[in-house]
Amino acid sequence: MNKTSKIYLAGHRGLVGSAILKTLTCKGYSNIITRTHGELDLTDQEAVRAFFEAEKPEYVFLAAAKVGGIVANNTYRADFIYENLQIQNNVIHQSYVHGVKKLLFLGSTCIYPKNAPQPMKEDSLLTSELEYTNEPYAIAKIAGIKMCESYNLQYGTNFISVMPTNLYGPNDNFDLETSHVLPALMRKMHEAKEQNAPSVEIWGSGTPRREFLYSEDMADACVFVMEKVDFKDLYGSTCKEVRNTHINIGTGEDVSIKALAELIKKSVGFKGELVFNTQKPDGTLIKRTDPSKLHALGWKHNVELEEGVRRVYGWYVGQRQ
Ligand SMILES: NC(=O)C1=CN([C@@H]2O[C@H](COP(=O)(O)OP(=O)(O)OC[C@H]3O[C@@H](n4cnc5c(N)ncnc54)[C@H](OP(=O)(O)O)[C@@H]3O)[C@@H](O)[C@H]2O)C=CC1
Ligand SMILES: C[C@H]1O[C@H](OP(=O)(O)OP(=O)(O)OC[C@H]2O[C@@H](n3cnc4c(=O)[nH]c(N)nc43)[C@H](O)[C@@H]2O)[C@@H](O)[C@@H](O)C1=O
Repeated sequence: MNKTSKIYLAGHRGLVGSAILKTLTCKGYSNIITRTHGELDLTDQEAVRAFFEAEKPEYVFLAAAKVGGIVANNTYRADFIYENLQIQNNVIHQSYVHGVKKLLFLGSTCIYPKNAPQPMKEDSLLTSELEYTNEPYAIAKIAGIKMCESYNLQYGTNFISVMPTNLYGPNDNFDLETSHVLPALMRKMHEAKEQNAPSVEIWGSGTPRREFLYSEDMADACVFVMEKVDFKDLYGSTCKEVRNTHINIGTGEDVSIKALAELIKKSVGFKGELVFNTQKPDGTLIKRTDPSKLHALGWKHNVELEEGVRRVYGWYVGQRQ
C-alpha cells in the first residue's frame, strides 16, 4: 500500500472507521474514498456492485457493521445477523470480483466460546458454545472470517481478518440502550453529576471482566496489519487444514465491570452511589485476549485504560458544549 493507493474505508464515521481515517490521513495516504450509510447501503448487493465497478479501490478497510452492546445484541438478534452477513458478503465478494489487492475485515472477540480458556487464543475458535446474548452477531463475524479465509485459499485473494477486543474512544455510540458499557457509564455518570443524582445504575453484577482497547490504538493496529501482514504470513505452508488465520487485537489486560465503573466515576468526578441491577444480563463472564500473535508480528498497544478514559471524557465533554 503506497501513499497514493486507492483505499476504500467502509464505516468511516464510526468509532473505529473515524480513527482509521485519522491515522491514514496523518500517515500521508491521500487517495481515500468513503461513503456514508445514506450514500451507500452496504446491505444492498446491486449498489455495492455498482460502487466497486465505478471506483475500483485497491485496498479496503471493512469497518462498517451493525454494532451494539449486550442488550442491543440480545434484542435485535435478527438485525445483527442479517445486516452483518449482508455487509460482509457484499463487500468481500465485490472486493474479489474487482481485484482488490488487500482487504481488512474487522470481526470481534465475541467469536470465541463463552468458556474459552483465558487469555483467548485464535485457536479457540469453534471449540465450544458461544455466549447467548451476542450469538447471532458472533456467527456473522465467524462467517466473515471463514469467507476471507476461503476466498484466499480458492481464489488467491489477500483478505485479512482481525478480532478486536472491546473498543472505546471518540465518536463512540453513547445511546444508553444500544451502546457498550464504557460510553454508557461515562454518559450516565456525567449526567448524574450535572443533575446531582444520588446514584447511577450499573447493569449486571459488576463481576464480569472485560478488556478495553483505545480506538486510536485499534486504528494504528489496522493500518499496521494492512501495511505489513499478508495472508501467506498467517499459516504454516505445510499445514493441510488452514484455519484460525485471524489475528486478535487487544491489550491482554482486563478489569471487572465494577472496577471500570469506579475508574470512570473518578475520571468524571461523580460522587454518588453505584447501584448494580442484576436484572440486566452479565453476558460472558470473562473475555481477555491473548495478543501474542500480533505482538510477534511487531505491534503492541500504547494507551492504557486510565489514560484512554481521560481522553474520551475530555472529548465527550467537548462534544456536549
Ligand atoms: N465497538 C466495539 O467495541 C467493537 C467493534 N468491533 C467491530 O469493529 C467494527 C467497527 O465498529 P464500530 O466502529 O464500533 O461501529 P460503529 O457503529 O461506531 O460504526 C459502524 C459504521 O458502519 C456504518 N454502517 C452500519 N451499517 C451500514 C450499512 N448497512 N451500510 C453502510 N454503512 C453502515 C455506520 O453508519 P451509520 O451509523 O450511519 O449507520 C457506522 O459509520 C465493526 O466491524 C465491529 O463489529 C469489534 C469489537 C469491538
Ligand atoms: C464488544 C463486544 O462485546 C459485546 O458484549 P459485551 O462486552 O458483553 O458488551 P457490553 O459492553 O454491552 O457489556 C459488557 C458488560 O458491561 C455490563 N454493563 C454494566 N452497565 C452497562 C451499561 O450501562 N451498558 C452496557 N452496554 N453494559 C453495561 C454488561 O452488563 C456486561 O456485563 C457484544 O455485544 C459485541 O458488541 C462485541 O463484539
